[in-house]
Amino acid sequence: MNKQPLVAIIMGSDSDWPIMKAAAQMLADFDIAYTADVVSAHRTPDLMFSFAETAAQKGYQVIIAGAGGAAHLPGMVAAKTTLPVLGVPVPSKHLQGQDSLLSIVQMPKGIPVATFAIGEAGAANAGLFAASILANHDAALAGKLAEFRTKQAAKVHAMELSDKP
Ligand SMILES: Nc1c(C(=O)O)ncn1[C@@H]1O[C@H](COP(=O)(O)O)[C@@H](O)[C@H]1O
Repeated sequence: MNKQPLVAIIMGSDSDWPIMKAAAQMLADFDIAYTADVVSAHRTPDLMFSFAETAAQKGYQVIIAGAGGAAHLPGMVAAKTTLPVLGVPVPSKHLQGQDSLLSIVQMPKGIPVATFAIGEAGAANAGLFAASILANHDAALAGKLAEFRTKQAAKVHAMELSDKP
């Protein structure tokens, strides 16, 4: 049986997918069902509105929205839903994602978007953060997150620096 997707990943263009895939990978690693689609506030405003308006009734609990440049998508989606929106600034061609970051992070008081780091690490962390939100009501998932941290720490403990002068 297909599981109810709890996380919706959306992005402004298919050109964002190589970055946003890191969020999808993280969710897949934690066995969290998700959807991933292209939705643009600028290019498909009606689709963006209907997506945001129906997201809660479709059973999503978290929305991860990635966009580059004038990255209005996360903020506009947040304006139409009270679900938590995690914004991922996608690196842009001319300004390397500084524009995306500032567009996403500088929301006016009253409509929050949780903003992550520019690029793949930010997308991966958005996936992890979505897992943390869901883990509040899912003990098994909370256990998996704890295990992830333990394994990560073990990798750092095992790091050895070669060629020390
Ligand atoms: N920032 C937005 C929005 C939006 O915010 O609605 N829609 C598309 N885009 C961004 O435009 C960039 C270039 O898109 P193309 O590669 O399709 O030209 C992408 O990073 C996308 O997220």
